[in-house]
Amino acid sequence: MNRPPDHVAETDERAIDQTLTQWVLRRSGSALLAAATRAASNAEGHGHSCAWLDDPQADAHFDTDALQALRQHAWVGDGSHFTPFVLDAQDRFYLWRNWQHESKLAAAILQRSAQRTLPIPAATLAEDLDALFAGMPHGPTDWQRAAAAAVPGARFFVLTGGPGTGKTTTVVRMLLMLLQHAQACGLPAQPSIALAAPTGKAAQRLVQAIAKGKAELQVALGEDRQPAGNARSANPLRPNLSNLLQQIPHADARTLHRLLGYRPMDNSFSRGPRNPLAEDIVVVDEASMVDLAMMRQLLEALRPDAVLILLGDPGQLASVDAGSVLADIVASAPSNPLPPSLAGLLAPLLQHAPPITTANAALAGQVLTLTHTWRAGSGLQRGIEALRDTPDPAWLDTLLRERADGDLHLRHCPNPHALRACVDGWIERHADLLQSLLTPATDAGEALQRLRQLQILCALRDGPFGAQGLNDLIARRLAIRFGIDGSRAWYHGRPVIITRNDYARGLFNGDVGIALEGAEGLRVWFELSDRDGNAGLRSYSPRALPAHESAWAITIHRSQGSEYHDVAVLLPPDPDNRVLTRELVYTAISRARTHAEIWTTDDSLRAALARPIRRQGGLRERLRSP
Ligand SMILES: Nc1ncnc2c1ncn2[C@@H]1O[C@H](COP(=O)(O)OP(=O)(O)OP(=O)(O)O)[C@@H](O)[C@H]1O
Repeated sequence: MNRPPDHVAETDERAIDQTLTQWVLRRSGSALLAAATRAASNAEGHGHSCAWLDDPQADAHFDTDALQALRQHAWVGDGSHFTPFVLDAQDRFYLWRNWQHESKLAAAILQRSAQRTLPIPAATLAEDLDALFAGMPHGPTDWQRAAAAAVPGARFFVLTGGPGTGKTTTVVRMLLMLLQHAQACGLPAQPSIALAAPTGKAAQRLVQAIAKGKAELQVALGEDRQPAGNARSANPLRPNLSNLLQQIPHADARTLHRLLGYRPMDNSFSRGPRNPLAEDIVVVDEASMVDLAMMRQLLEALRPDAVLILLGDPGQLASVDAGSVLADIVASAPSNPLPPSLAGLLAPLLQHAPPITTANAALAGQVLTLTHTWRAGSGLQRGIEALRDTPDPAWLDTLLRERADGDLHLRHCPNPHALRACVDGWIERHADLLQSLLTPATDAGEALQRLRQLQILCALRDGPFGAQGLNDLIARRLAIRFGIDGSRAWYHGRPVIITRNDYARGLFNGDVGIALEGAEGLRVWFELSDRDGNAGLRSYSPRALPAHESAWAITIHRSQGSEYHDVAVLLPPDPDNRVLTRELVYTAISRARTHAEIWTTDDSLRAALARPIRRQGGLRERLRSP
């Protein structure tokens, strides 16, 4: 029987899904192919790179006969040559472009991973690590040391871990290792380094973190240069490492779009295989936000001898567009066990002998996860760690009963009435800070800094429980509490977030500014980096802004790559809302440094934490079985 399935879900369908389906039906005359097209296009809209047609739980389930008929259609191929659609051996059905992105990306990663060598002898590594981790305890730093020692000789390296596990601290040391042993690693004597991130905000945070990491290491290396009567402890490498540290850039991190020379006019990139990036080492932070197409572009824009280091937290939300690249890469490699040769090299350098994998895993030893958290005293840490994987049911029961775990708090929010009470409570708890923002004569730099202390994050964009509805509610409640004129769109202290890139004005999606009354009337102030990475303040007339929204509350998706002291997270009260996932809650809570609260119902929280994101695609298998 090769009838098309008659229960393809019609919900959440985009106009493009319908147009493409109709077009395929008209041109091919095959209702079966049209149904598969609809499934693949709809799947892409939900972030999947393909539709798994054989999935009994999928909206569109194709039986064996239907799959057989589909496989024989002239428009469907196995990926070895161009066909509009690809049906692979596991019954994953791809639009050609997504097939290309996935298979080319997998091939590029595997090719880079296969080039790995171990060029530095153990004794030299031991000396290096002594200098780079001087004064730091063994044990908790084992995986940081392992990463620094394992990166020389790799062309592709992924360092992951939750917030505060020391990814930036470690990457500075990894870069120093590459600089120190550049030629042995097949790099030029003075390799050039590019820092990049998927969004401007994340790029800004990366440069700040690298600058801080460099300064801390500089002090540590400098201390031993004058060992104050204890010359025996001096490590002769330190002056050299200290000099090399200057070669690590800390002022200029670019967005991936800028790094790759994005051309908005024709939605293409100037950097690619024919015009590769000049840099020898490329570091990309917040890699969980990078989608399949962009990651392929990046891999193909690297010279074969360049080194790519990806940093990120695969527990966070996947990219907005199709793919869950970082999570797939991490899932394709055994979690921290090393291949025997690397394990043997590193064992004498670590307190605990590293676990060994004998599986023929292509990426083993090139994907490392940091597990020790360094944010001492953070009352949020237990909650963040609990939420990163499927939480222990006992932990969740206790949280729901006690309504708090350290600095993570729950507030019951089943309806708009309760939401208003949550907002009023939030305003009271932060009244001093809000008052200072809403009072004229605030310094722009200071106001922007204060604004970053607080952020409300919403799972939804629209409706009373979405960011837009909440912004309106907050403006009304602030008007009552602080006497501002809530009927006007613009008022002193209104925070706004840009929602569309404006290359001409230098304002980008996600930039947050604040409206302040001054001598020139009301202007909206932003902290922006120039092309050299120098941060400065710039103001715009409200009329000159590209598309924007109020930013008391923003969506969790928009908050990725940012960090705030205090975060309140609003989840919809309906547990069946499909937006609720564990990654969403984890991403929101891990934006907070000191305090977080969740406004929702117990059922919604339980539902979210029981629902991990599962994106359909074949990347992790392709990486596992080259
Ligand atoms: N080995 C270490 N010894 C002492 N402190 C450390 C060590 N590693 C990291 N830290 C400290 O822990 C804090 C977090 O480190 P870092 O910023 O490198 O983590 P991260 O994983 O990049 O965090 P995030 O993802 O939240 O940006 C910093 O203050 C850093 O100085």
